[in-house]
Amino acid sequence: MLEKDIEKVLVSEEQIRVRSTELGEILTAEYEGKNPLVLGILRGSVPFMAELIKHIDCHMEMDFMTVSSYHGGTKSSGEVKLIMDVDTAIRGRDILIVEDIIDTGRTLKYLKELLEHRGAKVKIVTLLDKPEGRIVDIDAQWTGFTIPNEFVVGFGLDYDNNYRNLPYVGVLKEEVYSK
Ligand SMILES: O=P(O)(O)OC[C@H]1O[C@H](OP(=O)(O)OP(=O)(O)O)[C@H](O)[C@@H]1O
Ligand SMILES: Nc1nc2[nH]cnc2c(=O)[nH]1
Repeated sequence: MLEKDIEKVLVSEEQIRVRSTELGEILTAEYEGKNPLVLGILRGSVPFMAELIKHIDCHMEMDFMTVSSYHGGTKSSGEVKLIMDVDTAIRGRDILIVEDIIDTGRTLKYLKELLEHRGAKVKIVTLLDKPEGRIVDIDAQWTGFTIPNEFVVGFGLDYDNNYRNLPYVGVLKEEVYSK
């Protein structure tokens, strides 16, 4: 049972479902007639992407990129690496980046600049925002939940590549880190 490792739940399954529905309705109005490319950032965004797009009721395409800056632990390495690029032509395209979390902001700043440099119009939706963690200046147009400066897991977010499959967002017990 993964639940025994959880100290507290910060965002419940129900809260995520309700908020994703609201965001989907807002994004439907924003992107109607624009055929956006909805771009999930692997791996953490997968559960949120799957929940969100059910509620985007207009034509859209989807693609994925993989970038990584956290290697196994709870601290950003400070260096963002592009591991897998998009497969789609993006010049002139409306792109909606779907992220699980903005923390230092380094991942999204890197991605936004890269895609804009290639001629895309980029907006961002994130499930979680941790404003106290910010090191570089970047914000999402749409945020699910603003959370305090704690390391969180679940609903796509990992510790050492584990806990991504929890259906909610929570904080691990201290003892898990010393295992
Ligand atoms: O704002 P930042 O400090 O840059 O942190 C946010 C990024 O960190 C996590 O990715 P990670 O590099 O751990 O890859 P993952 O999605 O495969 O877990 C998360 O999914 C975001 O992409
Ligand atoms: N799992 C996880 N990944 C992150 N990447 C940036 N912040 C976090 C966080 O709080 N939890």
